[in-house]
Amino acid sequence: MKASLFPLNPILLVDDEPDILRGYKMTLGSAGINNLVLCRDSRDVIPILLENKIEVILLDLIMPNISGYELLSMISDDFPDIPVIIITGNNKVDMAVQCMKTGTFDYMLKPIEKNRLISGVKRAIEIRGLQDENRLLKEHILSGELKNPDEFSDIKTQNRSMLGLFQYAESIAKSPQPVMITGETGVGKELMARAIHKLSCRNGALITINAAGIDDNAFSDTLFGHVNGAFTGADKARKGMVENAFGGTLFLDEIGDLSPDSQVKLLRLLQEREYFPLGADLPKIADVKIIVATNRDLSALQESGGFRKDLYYRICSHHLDIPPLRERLDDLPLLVDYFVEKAALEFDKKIPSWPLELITLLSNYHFPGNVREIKSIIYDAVAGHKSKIMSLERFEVYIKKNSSVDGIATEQSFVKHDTGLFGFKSIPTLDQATRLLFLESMKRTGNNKTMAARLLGISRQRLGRYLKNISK
Ligand SMILES: Nc1ncnc2c1ncn2[C@@H]1O[C@H](COP(=O)(O)OP(=O)(O)OP(=O)(O)O)[C@@H](O)[C@H]1O
Repeated sequence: MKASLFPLNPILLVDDEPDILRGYKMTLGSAGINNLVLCRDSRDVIPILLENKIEVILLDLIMPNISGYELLSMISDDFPDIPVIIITGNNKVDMAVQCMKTGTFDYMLKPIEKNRLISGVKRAIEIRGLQDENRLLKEHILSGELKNPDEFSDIKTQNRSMLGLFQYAESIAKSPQPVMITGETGVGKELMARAIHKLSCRNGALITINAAGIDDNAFSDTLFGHVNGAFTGADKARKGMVENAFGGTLFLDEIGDLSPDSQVKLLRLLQEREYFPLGADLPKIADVKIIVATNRDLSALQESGGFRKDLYYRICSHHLDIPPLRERLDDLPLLVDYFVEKAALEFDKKIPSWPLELITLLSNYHFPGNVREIKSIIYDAVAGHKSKIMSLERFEVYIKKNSSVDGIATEQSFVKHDTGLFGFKSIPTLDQATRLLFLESMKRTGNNKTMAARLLGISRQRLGRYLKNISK
């Protein structure tokens, strides 16, 4: 399997001694950091920087021709975004202080311990990634445009918050940091994960694992695989999903349900970027982008001890919270059109039209199952309909049934509007409340008496009589 390059832009290693350069290459390569440009002649450094986008520079201080110190000030003037790690045999404190003043990211003394080199470079890559994202975010917010709208074509929306999330997704898609997607069930978290995977331009596959109901053994085996003979019955080696997603993306759904032991394993994978298949003596490199999703409140869960704090902070740096459908009702017409057409095609029927009142009716429902729910209601209605125009009846029956328990409306079955009904300090009288209910239903239906009566569950005649009375 061919390893993809990490990081996306190369790290420039500058030292006049070829053996030292080879040593850095091997050490960094063992940690999966394999996108490297080696430079022995300090005079080549500036031309390389002018021609390539360099992620991080490892710079020897004492070199013939141009010294590392001279280069350092040129780099900080002309390429201030590139973190520079100075590596030197010179342990004079004043030199270290001078370098730090010129903006050096880190200062390491030769001989460098392997883990110190790896962790310093990883930290520099992380910081560089965050700087780039910040810049991209600013550019995006200023331009207000999507660069790759096609990658979001499966997510039908015209809602401003959703379009804002698309922009955010574009700016963080190539980041090496994990991405967390939250939102109620059925809001489109998996669709968003797919879009981010496409935007990340990684060559490998997108592999999805649902963490709900998986115990720790199954989690380890699914993720990391095992070697032949790792446990009784393991008569064949099995590749884990991390390996199957090599060079691509691992999407861990329902992350809030992970057992405490599995949380530790995931944290280690994220920190070390390597893992041990069950029964293996040698680690494997994990070249995967990680996206996690949950419909649970992870922030509350970590406060109550149900989710590790360190893991939470590791995964929450890029966070997309997808709003529920009831908070983006402006998407209803688009979604209705989309699913009616899709369902008609699948059922091999003519695409029916739908009455405008349908949107009013749906706007007053709370959609606990979000887009998945509207999709299934519409599929059901299209499957059952016979005339040219879809009837409202099926929708009404469904909404009535699902807005109440034993016929009594539940509190969350009301779509909350800003000017909320019942948002009074003191309780109104029954007469006042009835009057407000009638007026509110007229307001929400754009003065459509038939629809208002439907919402109130009474006949049109009764509504007409009442409105006449209150206008007297
Ligand atoms: N904006 C949208 N446009 C079109 N289809 C959508 C949209 N959002 C969701 N869907 C559809 O709704 C269904 C649920 O979407 P998805 O699986 O992405 O939701 P989810 O948030 O991951 O749900 P869960 O938390 O239950 O796993 C899918 O069939 C998906 O195609």
